[in-house]
Amino acid sequence: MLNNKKIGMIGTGNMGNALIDGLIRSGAAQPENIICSDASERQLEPIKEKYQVATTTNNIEVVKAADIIIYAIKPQIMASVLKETADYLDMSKLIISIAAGVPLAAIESLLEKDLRLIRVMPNVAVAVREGATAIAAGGHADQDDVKLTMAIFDSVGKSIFIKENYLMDAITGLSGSGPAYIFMIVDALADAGVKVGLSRNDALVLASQTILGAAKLLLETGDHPGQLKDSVTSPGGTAIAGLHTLEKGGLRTTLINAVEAATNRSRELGDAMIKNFANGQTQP
Ligand SMILES: NC(=O)C1=CN([C@@H]2O[C@H](COP(=O)(O)OP(=O)(O)OC[C@H]3O[C@@H](n4cnc5c(N)ncnc54)[C@H](OP(=O)(O)O)[C@@H]3O)[C@@H](O)[C@H]2O)C=CC1
Ligand SMILES: O=C(O)[C@@H]1CCC=N1
Repeated sequence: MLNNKKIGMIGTGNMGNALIDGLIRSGAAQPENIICSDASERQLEPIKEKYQVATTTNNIEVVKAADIIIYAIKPQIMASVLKETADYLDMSKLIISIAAGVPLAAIESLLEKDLRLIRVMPNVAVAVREGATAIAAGGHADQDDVKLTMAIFDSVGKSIFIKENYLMDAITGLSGSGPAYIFMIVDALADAGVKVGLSRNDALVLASQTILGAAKLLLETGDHPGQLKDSVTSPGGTAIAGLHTLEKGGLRTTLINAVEAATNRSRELGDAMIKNFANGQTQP
C-alpha cells in the first residue's frame, strides 16, 4: 500500500521514534523512504544511527520531501509548527496529526486552505507493533487517504476508523493514555509480589506476563472479560478473594474516573487549541 511513498515524521520523541521503529521493523516502510525532523540533533543522531533514515532539524525540508507527513510533536507547539510549514502543505500531501486534543477543525481554521487532513490517536505500544489506533478523516481526505493511514498504523498494531471526530477525546482518554494506566497497575502488582515474598524481578516478569496473557486471551477468544474472569475464580478460592478486595477498593470506579479525567483533559486541550488557532495564536 505504501509502496515508495515518502513518509515525513516531524518530532522524533516517544511517539515519533516508536512509529519509525514499528514502520521499519514491520517492513511497511523502507529507511530510504523516511525523513524525520526534530528540534535537536541530540534527538536525531541515535535515530539516524539505528534506522538509517534521513534526519534534519529543518521541518520544512521534511514537508517538501514527503508525500505523507506525520506531525508527532506536542499539542502545545502544533500551531507554531503547522504555521512554520504551512506554505509547503497542499493537496498533494497527506497530513496526519497524532496530537492529543487537537481537533481537525482547529488545524483547518489555522491553515485556512483545503488539505487532506487525518487525525490519529495511537498509543506508545506502536513501538512493539501492538499499538491501538483510531483514525478520523477531515473533509478533504478521501477513502484512499484513510486506507493509507490505516496501512501505516496497522503495520504497528491495530487501527479503527471512526466517523465521529468528537470521539477522539474519549479514545485519547482510553487507549491513547491507557498504557500509562496499565504500567501503573503492573508496577503495583509487582510491589504486591514483593510484599508476599517474591524478588522484584520475578514479580515484575510474572505481573507483566499475566497482563499480556490476559490480553491475548481476550483478543484471541473474543470472550467477554466477565466470562474469562469467571473462568479464573474457583469456588471459595484465591482469585475471588482478591477480586472482592478490588471491588471493596473501588477499582472499577477508579478506572472509569481515570478515563473520564483524561477524556476531559483532551477536550480542554482541544477547546484551547480551537480558540488559539482561530486567533492565529501559535504560542502555547
Ligand atoms: N506519548 C504517548 O504515549 C502518546 C503521545 N501522543 C501525541 O504524540 C505527540 C508527541 O508526543 P510524544 O512523542 O510523547 O512527545 P515527545 O516530547 O516525546 O516528542 C516530541 C518531540 O518533538 C520535538 N520537538 C519539539 N519542538 C519541535 C519542533 N519545533 N520541531 C520538531 N520537533 C520538535 C521534541 O524535542 P524536545 O524534547 O527537545 O522538545 C521531542 O523530541 C503529542 O502530540 C502527543 O499528544 C499520542 C498518543 C500517545
Ligand atoms: O499524555 C498525553 O497527553 C499523551 C496523549 C495520549 C498519551 N500521552
